[in-house]
Amino acid sequence: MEMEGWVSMPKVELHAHLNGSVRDSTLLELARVLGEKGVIVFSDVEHVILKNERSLTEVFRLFDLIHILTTDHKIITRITKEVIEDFASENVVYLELRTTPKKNDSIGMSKRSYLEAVLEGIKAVNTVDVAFRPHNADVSNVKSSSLINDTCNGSTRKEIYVRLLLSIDRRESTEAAMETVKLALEMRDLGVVGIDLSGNPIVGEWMTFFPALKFAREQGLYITLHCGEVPNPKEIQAMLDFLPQRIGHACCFEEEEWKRFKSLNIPLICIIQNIL
Ligand SMILES: CNc1ncnc2c1ncn2[C@@H]1O[C@H](COP(=O)(O)O)[C@@H](O)[C@H]1O
Repeated sequence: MEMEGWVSMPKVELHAHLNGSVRDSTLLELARVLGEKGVIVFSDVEHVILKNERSLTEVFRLFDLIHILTTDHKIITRITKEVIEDFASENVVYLELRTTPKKNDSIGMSKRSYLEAVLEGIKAVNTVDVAFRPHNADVSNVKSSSLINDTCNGSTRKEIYVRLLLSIDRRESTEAAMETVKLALEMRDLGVVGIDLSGNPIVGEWMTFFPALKFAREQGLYITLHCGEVPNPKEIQAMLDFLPQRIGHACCFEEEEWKRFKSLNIPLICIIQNIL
């Protein structure tokens, strides 16, 4: 099929990390600004942003750089808006956007204010209608009058369904993971549907996150796990035993692990990222 055909085809996107989906042009613009302020050296980071093929180590170094570029609330709002508009322009009709709520005392950012900045970004989308709030949500305590972007509701407008997953980074502690889960529960009526475990797969231990993930599941949140991105039989076993709703990557599964995984009928999302 021609590229045009792929673009026009309606799609669902189930594995988009907010900070992993930022436009290169935005990253370069933000890097230039920080370069001018003397925070970074633009020429040192330009090629890092534009590089095409990356090892897993380079991927996580890039995320550390992106997080420096996208630090404050306003930028989080901007990238959320852009990312949704970009997916909509590629005819994604259902988007599950995941992001790691971040705490940064030096700029007065809490996990909650980070997430509020994301919600602002969703409201700011204007090239497409966003069906964001779950249909059955109790909206009586929703701060804004409507999270559905209804500024231009003509029949020719595209609509994109957006749901949020809050990610736990493998660098986090049990307490920080639990804080994310509690935030997800509080924000349920605003379109948060689940919890993701992600981050550098060679960092952290499954047992650190298990209490928060178990609590999340008990409270009815959906769970998706980055699993088997590196060979780690003990962790893969524990993650499969957990029976998450979805698994991402699974690129280092051994034959026996594949067999078990297939027998459990857990949907697999995003192996392509590792193949490319
Ligand atoms: C390549 N495969 C991957 N494996 C594991 N975690 C990944 C990932 N790609 C992205 N992330 C996770 O998503 C964060 C960026 O988005 P947010 O800041 O949350 O919006 C990364 O820091 C990492 O924790």
